[in-house]
Amino acid sequence: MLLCLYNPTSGDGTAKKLLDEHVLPLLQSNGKSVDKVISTEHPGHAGEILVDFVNQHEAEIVVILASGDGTLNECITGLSSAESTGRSRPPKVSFVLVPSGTANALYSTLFPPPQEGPADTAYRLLSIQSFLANGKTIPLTLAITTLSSPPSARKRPQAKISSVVVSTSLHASILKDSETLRKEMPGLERFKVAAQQNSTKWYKSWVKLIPAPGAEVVQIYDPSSKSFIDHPDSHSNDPIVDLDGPFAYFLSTVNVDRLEPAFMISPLASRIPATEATCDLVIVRPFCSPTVSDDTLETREAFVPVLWKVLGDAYHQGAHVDLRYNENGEATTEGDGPLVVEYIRCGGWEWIPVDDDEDAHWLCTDGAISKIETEGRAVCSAAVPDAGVGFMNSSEIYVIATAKTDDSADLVALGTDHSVQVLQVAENSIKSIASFHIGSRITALAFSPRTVSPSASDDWFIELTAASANFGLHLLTKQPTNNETVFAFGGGLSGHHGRVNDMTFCGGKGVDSTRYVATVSDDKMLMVWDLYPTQDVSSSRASPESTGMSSPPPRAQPTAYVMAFPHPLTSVCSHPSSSKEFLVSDTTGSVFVTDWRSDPDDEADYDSWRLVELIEPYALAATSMGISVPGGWASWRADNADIVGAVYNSRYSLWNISQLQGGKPTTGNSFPQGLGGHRFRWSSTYPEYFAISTQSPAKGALINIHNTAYTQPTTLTLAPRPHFVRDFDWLASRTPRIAAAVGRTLVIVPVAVDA
Ligand SMILES: Nc1ncnc2c1ncn2[C@@H]1O[C@H](COP(=O)(O)OP(=O)(O)OP(=O)(O)O)[C@@H](O)[C@H]1O
Repeated sequence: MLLCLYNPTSGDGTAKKLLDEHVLPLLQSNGKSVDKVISTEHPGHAGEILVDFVNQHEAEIVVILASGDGTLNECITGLSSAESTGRSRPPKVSFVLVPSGTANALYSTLFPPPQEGPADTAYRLLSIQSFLANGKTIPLTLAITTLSSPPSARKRPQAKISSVVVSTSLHASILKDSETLRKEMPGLERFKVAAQQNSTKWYKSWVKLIPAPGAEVVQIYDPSSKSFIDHPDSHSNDPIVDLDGPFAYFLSTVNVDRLEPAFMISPLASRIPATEATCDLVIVRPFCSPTVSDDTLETREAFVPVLWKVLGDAYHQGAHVDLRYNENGEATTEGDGPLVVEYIRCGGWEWIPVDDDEDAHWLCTDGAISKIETEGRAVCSAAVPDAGVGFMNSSEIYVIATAKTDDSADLVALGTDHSVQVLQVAENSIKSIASFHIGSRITALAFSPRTVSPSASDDWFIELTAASANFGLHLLTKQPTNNETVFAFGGGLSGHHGRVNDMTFCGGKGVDSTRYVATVSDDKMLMVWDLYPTQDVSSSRASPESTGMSSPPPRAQPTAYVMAFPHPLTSVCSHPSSSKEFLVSDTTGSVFVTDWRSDPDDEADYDSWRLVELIEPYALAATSMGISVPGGWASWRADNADIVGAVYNSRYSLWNISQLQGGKPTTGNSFPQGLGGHRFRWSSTYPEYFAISTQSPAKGALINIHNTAYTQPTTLTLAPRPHFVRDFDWLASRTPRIAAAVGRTLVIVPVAVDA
């Protein structure tokens, strides 16, 4: 499908003329029939037009877009925030740009303009020519910026999508002021006037730089070697770089090396192309100058020539990246003094403006200006949408859990070194809706079926349990008008004495499914906790006044039924059809179906409640010879409690309990390359599908998707070596998707299924 979309107000208003006189005739003479030609009629209209068009068509869509970068941004933002219309995957959308705006940053990066003479009509048709010649399309990296309010404001963070630039400091101030000059100066000179007006401003903020998933550390450009090197403050065990202000310039680009045909502010984007989704950051901090040690009007005025030299050199093929200070604090290309420009390549960054510096609160995303609230922050990360949606956390993600009910199908929880984050996953974006500080590494997580997502109700409710490395258990809750509450239980003598490897709420559909939580541990115990030993569950939502991170409502400590097993336990699973049984696996190849209610008083006699024991023969043989086997993870098929799946080593096993035939499973090899399997998860919405991950980094971060009808899995490769999948689960949404933890990144990937 071919859609021709133009903005009659872009640049000098020539988009329609160019289309009518050149583009449409050229397409026609090459046998390309355009399905629709349409003009934007108001700001924001481009996104609406495109989303309508996408919703009406199944086939791949090519958009001939005659506009500037702002209209492209509206298209991408529209697509990113559009509601799914129930299709498993929306059609692919590609853009053929016809540069008709003021700056045309993306077009002039893809097709660098002639240095001599004006850019003529032939130049403006290069992208159309490439389309007609079946030239290659380039996947766009998106910069996703979330603007968060202070926690006390109780507001949801706002997300902005950009395909060119995200900035603060001088560039954001210039864009803000140049908008008011647009009428009297429609051309580029309005940016120069706005720059003069803002030349002595410095911006106070704290900044964090986060590495890209595929690069362990943050990179910085080294003019001596003309290459990127590891940032001296970024180490593989502690890669996040903290930068203090004040900042004079702070600008981050994706996809482009310039913001106007000649203004090459991030030239390394094309000179040293990145191999994955990254931001190129151009930073100028006056305190890096050997002659600046305090912030006064005088030092600010004295610094203006340095700033102009940087911006001026950006117009000379991006020469500013090699500037160094001499001993007089002048920016030169000589000597080996401190760098004037810090040119960073990273996966994302965080900007936390100092409260009393109002100017530091302006943020520009592809020309649109937003204000970061007082005590708020902006977090930007780079992502390629076709590779799934990514959410970059500030620390390693160790475990994840997905919510399983229809009302919570878009929620994912992440467990890190010290906290639990709850995220809401939309089609093309992810936002954080709750954050619980635990203070110890999270080892297991489970959502309560009472959880209701903000997408399902304004009266939403988050409830989940977490286990931490100090063997503590925590009940976590959050409501729209309350702060997060953390209620600790299971500590001391009554709790586990080994790492808690997995947890689940009880199965079934009744009130018990929100009352009991099972935990399994290296200490060989299955414990089933009654969260409300003295209370009626239905009336137990915390009251609005009684909350606070450290002051949970008074409540009785949960009590536990304890069941001892012969070996350390690795996983525990419940089933929607029963609140009486749990599926438990151990490290040696045994998988048990237990009836935990049969004889809770007789803790020592595990035979009385062990209903079925399934044996994985290869694992049992190996472990009886003292060889430890990776994996040991079992899962219950969602639509049939007779079907149990497990992974031990590289093999998966499937048992049908109704036809046990001596207990032998059907087995298959998920990783013939000898990689050890780790997690086994059935999909809850596509019951014949299951997925297995490996923790071996030998072939990168892999998940195999199996269908019970076929023997060959489909492999999803989420990241190259040395990354690996720490944990994953299926989202319970109708669109089949997997949420996986890879390093610091939560990756959401669509899974192709035969519907
Ligand atoms: N019919 C319209 N009337 C008024 N404004 C419009 C109309 N259609 C779109 N717009 C607005 O025009 C803005 C500017 O468009 P665009 O970015 O394409 O041109 P530009 O600003 O001249 O170019 P560049 O972004 O490359 O500098 C868009 O952000 C959009 O909101």
